[in-house]
Amino acid sequence: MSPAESTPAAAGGGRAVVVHPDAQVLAQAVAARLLTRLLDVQSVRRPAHVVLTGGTVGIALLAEAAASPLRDAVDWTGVHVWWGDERFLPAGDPDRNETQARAALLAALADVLPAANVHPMPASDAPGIGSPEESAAAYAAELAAFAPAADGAGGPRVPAFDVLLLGMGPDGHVASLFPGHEALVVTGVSTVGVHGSPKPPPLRVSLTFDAIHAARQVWVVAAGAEKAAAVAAALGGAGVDQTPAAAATGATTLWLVDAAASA
Ligand SMILES: O=C(O)[C@H](O)[C@@H](O)[C@H](O)[C@H](O)COP(=O)(O)O
Repeated sequence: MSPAESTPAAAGGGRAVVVHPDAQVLAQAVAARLLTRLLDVQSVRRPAHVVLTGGTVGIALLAEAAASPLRDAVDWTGVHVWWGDERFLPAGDPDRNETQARAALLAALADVLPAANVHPMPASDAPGIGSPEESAAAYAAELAAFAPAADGAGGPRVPAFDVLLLGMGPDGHVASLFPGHEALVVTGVSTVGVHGSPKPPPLRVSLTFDAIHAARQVWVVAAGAEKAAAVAAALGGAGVDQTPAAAATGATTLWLVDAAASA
């Protein structure tokens, strides 16, 4: 696949793949795409809802967004920030996705992004939280509070996410939904507590696939040769149990990868 080659399906729903030359350009391009998406959404509705991911590229793209001149064009008072998954650790732990996202971008937006618009998954030392399940339940309630009025369609109540970012592990996991794990098949709720994650730490909280599927746009971001097999499997129609990223879809799904991951 040549750089920047894409399939056109995403314009009207479906899936598209965009290839960038390397991990740094990928992070810069996704940051620009994210900020542009927020500007586009803000021209037609508010608030905008964005879901962040942890991981190397997920945090690198936030740092690129912080450094972008487009950053100040976004009306951050009209943006809500959520997470797709979290490591179940105390508040402020450097391994929490929240901590890393704050350092990379959110701290730089402190004067313009209202604190009430930032929705981290409850930490392991939060009042009343003693387990990943309790954190997941509290987060589901927070998501429901920002969901559109019930339309009778069923499914978990979550905001209409304008962009839901997902990194992907070499094993094909997205969020904290790992191959062969029982969390993969949890339906009818928006969040799940995860035990025994093969990627440390073992305790995590994750959105479910039902919540991911409710997004207007899902962007799967992956860089590096160690991701190539999982990218190929996911795009080639592998089963969700083997390659969870195969089921990472929204109304529109974009795969944003570097050349090494697309090889
Ligand atoms: O909490 C986490 O670990 C993540 O949210 C996870 O799903 C991550 O996005 C992938 O593992 C990719 O991470 P890398 O880009 O570091 O490989």
